[in-house]
Amino acid sequence: MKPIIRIDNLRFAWPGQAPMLEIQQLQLQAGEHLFIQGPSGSGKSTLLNLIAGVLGGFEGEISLAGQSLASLSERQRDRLRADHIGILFQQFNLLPYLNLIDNVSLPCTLSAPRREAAIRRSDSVQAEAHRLLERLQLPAELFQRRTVAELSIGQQQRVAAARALIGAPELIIADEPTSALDGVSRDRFMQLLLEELDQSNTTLLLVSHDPALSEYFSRHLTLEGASSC
Ligand SMILES: Nc1ncnc2c1ncn2[C@@H]1O[C@H](COP(=O)(O)OP(=O)(O)OP(=O)(O)O)[C@@H](O)[C@H]1O
Repeated sequence: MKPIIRIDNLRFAWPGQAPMLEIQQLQLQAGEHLFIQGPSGSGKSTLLNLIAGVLGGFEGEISLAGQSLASLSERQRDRLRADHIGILFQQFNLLPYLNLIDNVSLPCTLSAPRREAAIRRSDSVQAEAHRLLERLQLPAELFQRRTVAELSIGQQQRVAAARALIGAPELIIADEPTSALDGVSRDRFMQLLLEELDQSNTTLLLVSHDPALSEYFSRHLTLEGASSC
């Protein structure tokens, strides 16, 4: 089976600096979940940005869904990201003036495969956005009436998770997705996220400083500046 992510002899340095990220080999199959930890500045966000195809200029090989990132144009990398990756970052990047359903539906306006997957699952993109928001335990009365700017941080974070999940991308990349939550909310969120990922056999890469999250993961990668795996 083709891995969702394959990394070989990856080496990355910021211009004029010593290499700060080195990974000899890393492969993740469909449905595998990897927890990435390491001290501040060890390169966790840099690694996510390299895998997402947002950052280039690396040595070695990174393949996503069987396609080598280095062989693609910027436009092709944007397309690959839109079709295959759900992104869940600390800052959420929600559009404050849109309601919850429209925010969650956004990836389906950028990607035909994700739109089709959402429709296969729930008959329409809006219905799938509705299902995911309910699954993540947001009260239905919020969906159409509120803009996301009117939600609590914990609620915004769950909207961002539903947006990452819609259209069943093969890979979710999450950078400190639970940093705004207390322990109970964090555990509940992780359980719901993993249940939803398991249903679509989605691969998860999650970066966090919170060691309590590591128990949810079968695979772990610790970065220490110049790292190997
Ligand atoms: N645009 C940039 N130009 C030059 N150096 C950068 C740039 N972005 C990040 N760095 C450096 O790369 C290193 C790794 O940064 P990165 O954000 O990947 O670390 P991190 O492990 O995610 O840290 P944190 O846990 O604090 O978020 C740091 O030394 C940082 O200063």
